[in-house]
Amino acid sequence: MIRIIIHGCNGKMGKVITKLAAENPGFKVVAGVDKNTSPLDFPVYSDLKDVKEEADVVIDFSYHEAVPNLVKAALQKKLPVVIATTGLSEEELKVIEEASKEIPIFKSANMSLGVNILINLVKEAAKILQQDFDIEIIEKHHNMKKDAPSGTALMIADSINQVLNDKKEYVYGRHTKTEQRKPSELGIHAVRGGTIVGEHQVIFAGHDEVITISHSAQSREIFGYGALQAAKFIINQKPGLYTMEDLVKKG
Ligand SMILES: NC(=O)C1=CN([C@@H]2O[C@H](COP(=O)(O)OP(=O)(O)OC[C@H]3O[C@@H](n4cnc5c(N)ncnc54)[C@H](O)[C@@H]3O)[C@@H](O)[C@H]2O)C=CC1
Ligand SMILES: O=C(O)C1=N[C@H](C(=O)O)C[C@H](O)C1
Repeated sequence: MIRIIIHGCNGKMGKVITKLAAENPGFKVVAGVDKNTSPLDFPVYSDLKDVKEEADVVIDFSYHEAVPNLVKAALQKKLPVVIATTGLSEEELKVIEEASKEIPIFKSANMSLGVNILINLVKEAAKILQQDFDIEIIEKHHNMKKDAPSGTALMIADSINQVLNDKKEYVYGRHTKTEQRKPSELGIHAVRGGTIVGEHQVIFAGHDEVITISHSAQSREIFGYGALQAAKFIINQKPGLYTMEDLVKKG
C-alpha cells in the first residue's frame, strides 16, 4: 500500500485525491498539509517538516509560493514528490530542479492522459503546418483559478516550440496590440468563468481553413487519477525530474 501525504489537502484537488485514495485499497492518505488546517479524517499540519507519520510520497496540489518550502522539507525527509501545482516562477522551478538531483520529483501541469495525447497530436500538426498556419491556444477554466494562462497552455506552447526549434514568440492576449499578427507569434488566451473544469483548444488557422485540436476535462477526477498513477511511478525511481512522458513510456 502506498502511503501518501497530500500537500494542499483542504483544496479542491486535495479533496479529490482523498476520495480516490479512500476508494482504492492500494493507497492510504496518512497526513495532509495545508495553510488551512481544518480537520479531516487524517492529521493536518501547516508544514511538511512537522509531519510525524511515515509516508512513501507527497502529492502536491497547492499554490506556487508554497512549493519551494514543500520541496525543501521533502528533501530533508528524502521523500519523492508529485508536483501538480501550476503558475510556478522561474525561481521556484529552479528550486525543484536542484532538489531533483537528490530526490525523485514528478512534475506535470496536467495529470490527465488525454492532454498528454493532445500534446503529441499538436506536435505532429505543428511540424506539418508550420509554414502556412498561424497557431493560437485558448484555455478556459473556472472562476476560482488564480494563475493565467494555465500551466497546461504553457506546456502545450513549450511542446510546440520544442518541435519548431524555439521559433515561436508567445503573445498573451492582444487587447493592447495595434499591429498585424507576425507569423512568428503564438497567441495564448485565457478565459475564466463559472465551474469550467479545464478546456484547451489549439487552433491552426490557415487560408480559408482552420484545424482545431482540443481537450475538455469533464471532472477533476481525471487529474486525481493521474496523480495517483504518478505517485505509484515516482516511488520506484532514482532522483531526477520526471514528466507524464516518462510515465506513459513506462506503460
Ligand atoms: N497538474 C494538474 O493536473 C492540475 C493542477 N492543478 C493545480 O493545482 C493547484 C491547486 O488547485 P486547486 O485544488 O483547484 O486549488 P484550491 O485553491 O482549491 O486548493 C489549494 C489548497 O492549497 C492550500 N494552500 C495555499 N497556499 C498554501 C501554502 N502556502 N501552504 C500550504 N497550503 C497552501 C490552500 O489553502 C488550498 O486548500 C493549482 O495550482 C492548480 O492550477 C489543478 C488541477 C489539475
Ligand atoms: O486550476 C485548475 O483547475 C487546473 N489547472 C491546471 C492548469 O493550470 O493547466 C490543469 C487543469 O486544466 C486544471
